[in-house]
Parts: sequence; C-alpha cells; structure tokens
Amino acid sequence: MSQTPAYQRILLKLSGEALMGSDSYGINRATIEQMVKEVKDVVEMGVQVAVVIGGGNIFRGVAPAAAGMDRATADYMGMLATVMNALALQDALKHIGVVSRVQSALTMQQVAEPYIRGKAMRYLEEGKVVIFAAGTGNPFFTTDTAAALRGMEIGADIVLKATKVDGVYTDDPKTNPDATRYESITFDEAIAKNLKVMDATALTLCRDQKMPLSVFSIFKQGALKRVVSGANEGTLVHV
Ligand SMILES: Nc1ncnc2c1ncn2[C@@H]1O[C@H](COP(=O)(O)OP(=O)(O)OP(=O)(O)O)[C@@H](O)[C@H]1O
Ligand SMILES: O=c1ccn([C@@H]2O[C@H](COP(=O)(O)O)[C@@H](O)[C@H]2O)c(=O)[nH]1
Repeated sequence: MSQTPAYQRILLKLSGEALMGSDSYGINRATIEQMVKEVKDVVEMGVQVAVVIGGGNIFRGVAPAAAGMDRATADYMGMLATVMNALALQDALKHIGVVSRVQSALTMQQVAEPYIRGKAMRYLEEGKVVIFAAGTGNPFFTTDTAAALRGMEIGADIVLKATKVDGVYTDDPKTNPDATRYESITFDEAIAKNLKVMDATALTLCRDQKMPLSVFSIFKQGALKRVVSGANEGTLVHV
C-alpha cells in the first residue's frame, strides 16, 4: 500500500462517452488503457473499487440515432451498450493484471454474472474490481443513477464521477466559456440551479442518502488517485 486513502470503498462512474477518446464512436484503445491504469493505481492503494460504466460512446436512448424509436426499446439498447463497455473494461484490466468481475443488471448468463449485491460485496472484500453493467436494468434511467444506486447498495464511502470536464461549473463549460468551476457545492444548490453535469435523479438519491459525490476529469492524469487521497481535485458535491 503506497499511500493512506481517504476512502476505503468507492463507486467510480466512468464516462462512456469519454471512452471514444479522439474518435467519433466506440472505444479508443489508448483511452481505455489510460483509464484502467488509473484504476490500478487506486486498487494498489488498497481501495475497494466498484465501477459503473456509461454507454454514450455507443448508444444513448435519447440520441438522434434513437429518434422515432420506442423510448424503452432505445433505452434497452443503451443498457446493452454499457455491457459492451464493461467487457472491454474487464479485458483491459486483465491485461494489466487487475482481477475484476462483471455483474449485469440485465440477465445474460453466457456473458456476465447477474447483479447479486452480496456477491459483489464479497468480491470487493477480496480486492477484486466489480464492474456493474446494464445500468439499473430499467429504461428511463441513466448510468449516473445506477452509480448512485449501486454506491448506496454496496456501502461506498463516496461516488466518484469521472467525466469529460474537470468539475461542476456554473453552466456547461463545453458551450459557455464564461462558466466557472465550483470547488464544492451542495446537492440542493446543484439541483436548484439545474446543473446538468449529473442527472437530477442521481443527485437527489445521493442527497437523500447523504452520499458525497466528487466530479473530476477522466482525462487528467492522476486525478482519480488525488481524489481518493483526499486532495483538492474537481468538485465535491455534499449535503
Ligand atoms: N454545470 C455543468 N458543469 C459541468 N458539466 C456540465 C454542466 N452542464 C452540462 N455539463 C456537461 O455534462 C457532461 C457530463 O455529463 P454526461 O452525463 O453527459 O457525460 P458522461 O457521464 O461523461 O458520459 P456517459 O453518459 O456516456 O457516461 C460534461 O461533458 C459537460 O459538457
Ligand atoms: O439504468 C439505465 C442506464 C442506462 N440506460 C440507457 O443506456 C444509455 C446509456 O447510458 P448513459 O448513462 O447515457 O451513458 C442511456 O442513455 C439510456 O438510454 C437506461 O435506460 N437505464
């Protein structure tokens, strides 16, 4: 163990969209390799790591590609996309010697274990990374909500959202260059200001269960380790 972590068990939400890297679709090899390296660093600190991965690099139920489709059907396609990302993540972790298990909220026994809370907790205690695939298993939700939900179920100390921006801003920094970043913000303020970095269902769930949330950049090298070490990184969202 190299450094004393601030958290013993984390739920890490990895952006699906970020997996594209500089590509316009799918999984960029260099990007996923960098992501798993960062995960390995915190596993080596002795932190128990559970992961929820998004699917925006492959399919989103509300995307133009889904226009005209029945929303629930499109959402199931989105959940299947997260299963593909979960398998790719497991494979990349394996390549660097990190043992992981994929548990899917949609049953597909030839591909992944079903989600079983007790089993997931056991894997975490054994030092294995647990990757939760297929979101919540229900349409009309997102993987952000799945991250909040699974984080609570497994008794995580914090939910970490690793995304394309380096924190929560006063407005979307991708479209508003004048937006400024919060070092910390309450859930109530983030919800009241309709800050769209995380969906409102996920924010509300975290607030009600007093689960802290950290938002930081997935592209900033070492950021995950800094957050886990308790350093000032990204934005802390709290009660
Ligand atoms: N107030 C805000 N502060 C920060 N980012 C914001 C804000 N409002 C909107 N955003 C946007 O939210 C995005 C992150 O949320 P989103 O859920 O779309 O992505 P993700 O979780 O990284 O991807 P995926 O859903 O594929 O896993 C950022 O890339 C940013 O452009
Ligand atoms: O619980 C869930 C999680 C996800 N979906 C669908 O999958 C896509 C991809 O997830 P992102 O969170 O956007 O990365 C999402 O847009 C939904 O269509 C779902 O239905 N239920």
